[in-house]
Amino acid sequence: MPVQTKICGLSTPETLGAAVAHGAAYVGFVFFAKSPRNLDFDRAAALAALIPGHVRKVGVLVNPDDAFVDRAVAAAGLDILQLHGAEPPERAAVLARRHGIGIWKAIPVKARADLAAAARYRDAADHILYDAKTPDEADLPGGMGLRFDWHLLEGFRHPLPWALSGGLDARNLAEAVGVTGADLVDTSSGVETSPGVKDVDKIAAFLQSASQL
Ligand SMILES: O=C(O)c1ccccc1NCC(=O)[C@H](O)[C@H](O)COP(=O)(O)O
Repeated sequence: MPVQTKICGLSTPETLGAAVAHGAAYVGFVFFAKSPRNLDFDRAAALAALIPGHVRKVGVLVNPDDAFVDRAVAAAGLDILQLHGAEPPERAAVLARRHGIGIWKAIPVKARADLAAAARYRDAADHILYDAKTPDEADLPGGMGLRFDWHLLEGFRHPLPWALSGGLDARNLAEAVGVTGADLVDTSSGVETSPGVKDVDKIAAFLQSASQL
């Protein structure tokens, strides 16, 4: 089965177009004010209108309240909510019921013990997104180009379908997939020239690399 891809933190028609043209299965919009990739709802709506139906729209949110989720879902026609904060399983389940869309829960990973949190979401999420834990003092819980030790996933019994994230780029993707066995991968910084500035050539190279796995 080919490796599926999500390009996260897209914010321009050109880079969104590159992700779609080169085969991304998922595109991610970040709704988090501290992020250099943050979108307002109007911009998200304009970008979402450019996305063909076979590409899934993922909204990345951090501890959002109901009103914020309502606005993000309505603006961008989201297919999936990626919960990237400290949302407990009960909150994820409420959002799944309220919106009737997919839920991906990000699990921050630095040590093997961190993986245990994934099982708590068995009845509340569709996918787990393993991402590198960012430093306590960081402004962002993701999107920092950090990777975790992929060998931590070796032999781990995943409670749900899952995606690998954190510091992936066109050069390290084959090794990351080889070590972890991931069939869904996510990147943001690895296809940028600076935080928040996506690059069409890097997007193309990442997706080309994934297509050869
Ligand atoms: O990308 C952000 O700015 C961001 C902000 C707040 C929460 C999550 C965020 N990104 C989530 C993603 O899905 C990223 O693709 C993932 O963390 C990997 O990022 P990177 O290591 O930069 O490839």
